[in-house]
Amino acid sequence: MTEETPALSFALHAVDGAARTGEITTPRGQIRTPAFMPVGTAGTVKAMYPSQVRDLGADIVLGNTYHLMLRPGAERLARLGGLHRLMRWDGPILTDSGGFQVMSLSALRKIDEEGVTFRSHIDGSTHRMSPERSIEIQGLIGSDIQMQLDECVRLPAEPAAIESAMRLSLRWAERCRAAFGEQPGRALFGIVQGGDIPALRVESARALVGLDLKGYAIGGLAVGEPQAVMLAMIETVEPHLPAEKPRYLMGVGTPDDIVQAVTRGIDMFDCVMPTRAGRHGLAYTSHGRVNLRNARHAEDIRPLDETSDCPAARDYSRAYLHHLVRSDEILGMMLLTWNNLAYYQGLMASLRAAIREGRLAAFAEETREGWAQGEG
Ligand SMILES: CNc1nc2cc3c(=O)[nH]c(N)nc3c(CCc3ccccc3)c2[nH]1
Repeated sequence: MTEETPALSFALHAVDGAARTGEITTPRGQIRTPAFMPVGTAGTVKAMYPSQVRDLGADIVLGNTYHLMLRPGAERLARLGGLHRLMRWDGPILTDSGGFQVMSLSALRKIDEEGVTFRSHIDGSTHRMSPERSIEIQGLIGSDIQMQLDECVRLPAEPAAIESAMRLSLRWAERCRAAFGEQPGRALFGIVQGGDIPALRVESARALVGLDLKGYAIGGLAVGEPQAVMLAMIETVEPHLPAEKPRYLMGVGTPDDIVQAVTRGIDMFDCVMPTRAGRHGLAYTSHGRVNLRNARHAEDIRPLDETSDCPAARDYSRAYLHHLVRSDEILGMMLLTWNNLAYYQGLMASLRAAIREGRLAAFAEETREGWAQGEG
């Protein structure tokens, strides 16, 4: 990055209640918000070509520090020119810091003031990840938006555990900011913790805003809590986040979660649901989810959505998709992943338009009625 590299910036274009639509400008391109970011855990959005991901409207994809540091390795990735070049994705990439994945994927892990110690779920080798090392790895990957190392507590949890994890995460945020330094074309985001305890959520948000970071994630959610708790925590935190910086709700979510969270002021989302569900034979449609394994589709010659401009939704019958899923054919996973990501990106585009035109409430209402119809 040379000094004339444009800094990363966020511009709001319109608001509708607490909802916003705008654009994050990065040296690698724009991110239209509200944005859904497909998860590309090990350097690939599973079952998709990068060109397809781009064509269906995704401006940014996610990489996983935990997976990439274990395989192919952070230093090797750098020697190969970084993740963008390796996976042929020239748009922005956001990477998680790895703490969440350590806690959910690796065995024998320990958290202390210094960082996390864990064993690889791949070969059992032992690794240490400090805030400084996480930032170093995200830099070696070439990540455009980097997340602080944090401790995410699954809910329900003891208040004492929620409090200590929130305070540890704040100390780690300061260490990540020091390690990140000044990288004009890149951003470091803080992650608000505090579980389902409003006072701790507010304290975490205010402390992170004091660090003057480029954006703020709301973490510690989509970890098993009811949707009502998730929405209550967004409502608790949102007033304490600066309007002029992006808000990222980590790990969220279903289409309904996303509509509800956009309405409450969230700009960025990630979720494995559309890709993972696609690999398991589930299709997202405007009339809800459709399980293509179900025998009722065996002779249904209708496509998933004849109005879609995505070939996977428009050009293949449910009968064929049912056959592919029942036969465990690779094309079944490819087509349903493609359909699902197209559906999610279409939802985001519709949300952005509804906010621009000041009709988000009406859009949310008619969209939820469509899902309720079922028989997608
Ligand atoms: C599914 N629910 C879910 N809740 C999460 C909470 C946190 C959290 O509190 N802290 C961090 N650091 N990450 C979280 C993630 C992972 C999101 C992700 C996955 C892949 C690539 C990039 C980013 C979460 N995912």
